[in-house]
Amino acid sequence: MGQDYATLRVPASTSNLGAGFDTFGLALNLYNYFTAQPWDRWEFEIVGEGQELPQNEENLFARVYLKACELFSQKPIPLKVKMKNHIPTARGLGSSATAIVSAIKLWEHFYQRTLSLEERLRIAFEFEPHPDNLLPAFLGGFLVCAVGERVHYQRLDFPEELKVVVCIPDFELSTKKAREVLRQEVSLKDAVYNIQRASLLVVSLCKRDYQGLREAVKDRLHQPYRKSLIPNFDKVLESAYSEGALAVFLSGAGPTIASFCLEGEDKVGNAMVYAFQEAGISAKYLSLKVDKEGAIFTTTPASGG
Ligand SMILES: Nc1ncnc2c1ncn2[C@@H]1O[C@H](COP(=O)(O)OP(=O)(O)OP(=O)(O)O)[C@@H](O)[C@H]1O
Ligand SMILES: N[C@@H](CCO)C(=O)O
Repeated sequence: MGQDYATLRVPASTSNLGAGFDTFGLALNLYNYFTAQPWDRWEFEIVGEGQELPQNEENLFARVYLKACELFSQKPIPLKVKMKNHIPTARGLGSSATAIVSAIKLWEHFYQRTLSLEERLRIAFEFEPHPDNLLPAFLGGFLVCAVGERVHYQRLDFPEELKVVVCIPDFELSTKKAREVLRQEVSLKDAVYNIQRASLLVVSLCKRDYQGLREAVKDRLHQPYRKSLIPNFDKVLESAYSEGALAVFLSGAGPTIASFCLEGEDKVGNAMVYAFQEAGISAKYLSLKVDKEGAIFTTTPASGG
């Protein structure tokens, strides 16, 4: 066992960004903190979001850590874990990815191993088989991911001037449920529609040319099906655009809705909150920026924003 106490800070992420279903992920400066130390039994303390999460070996963090022990034939040593969560769970902001990433990195820390990204993803995929929240949580930044025999990815600079306003409604939507409504087969026309827009999004962000962003986040693979699970979805999008948002899309599997803005974040955020309220759903908004660091060890024990 390595050093007996460590804290990891892991960022939230928004994924898909409209047309880039299971492909694009963007790390955000909203964080969960995981402090752990070897202990004689599993013990959890959860502060902030996710108080309802299991506080035993059924917690996703423990399941991932134990999977790493199994895969690398190590005797499982229980941990005392303190989670300070700022990311709401089951809202499409990659909370589960933070638990998976922190469990793997803390496992590496305590077992004094450095895994390759491929080995890390091999463990992570047992729990979340798409990389678009996992890679931003590991690495930070804007990621374009492609899964084949191995995971290919490119990390791009995300324009500093773009703010990400996320409107978080006050209800949970599990990724499982939000994937169950999707079609397993899509038409060639819809596939082409998404390829065109996903490509346009990458080039627009690389060139800092935002005129096509609104078109670039349109999608026919997941949002049209998922919006039935999100009251007033179209109205929330419309209201953000009417206040000057450049692009508005479902964050991950939802129900959070995200906007890119150059200015007027409060107006955009309030308009989205109001549109949810019209459907009887309370909501809050946060104006966030890209996180460029990904998961990092920190000396600040389980605190901060
Ligand atoms: N911070 C966390 N710590 C431990 N377990 C978590 C945490 N967040 C989520 N989980 C577990 O992961 C399961 C799956 O979460 P789910 O993927 O539905 O939501 P999410 O990760 O919050 O959002 P996203 O849609 O972005 O993945 C939850 O039921 C919960 O048990
Ligand atoms: N790309 C995934 C993200 C959720 O974790 C989805 O949309 O289902």
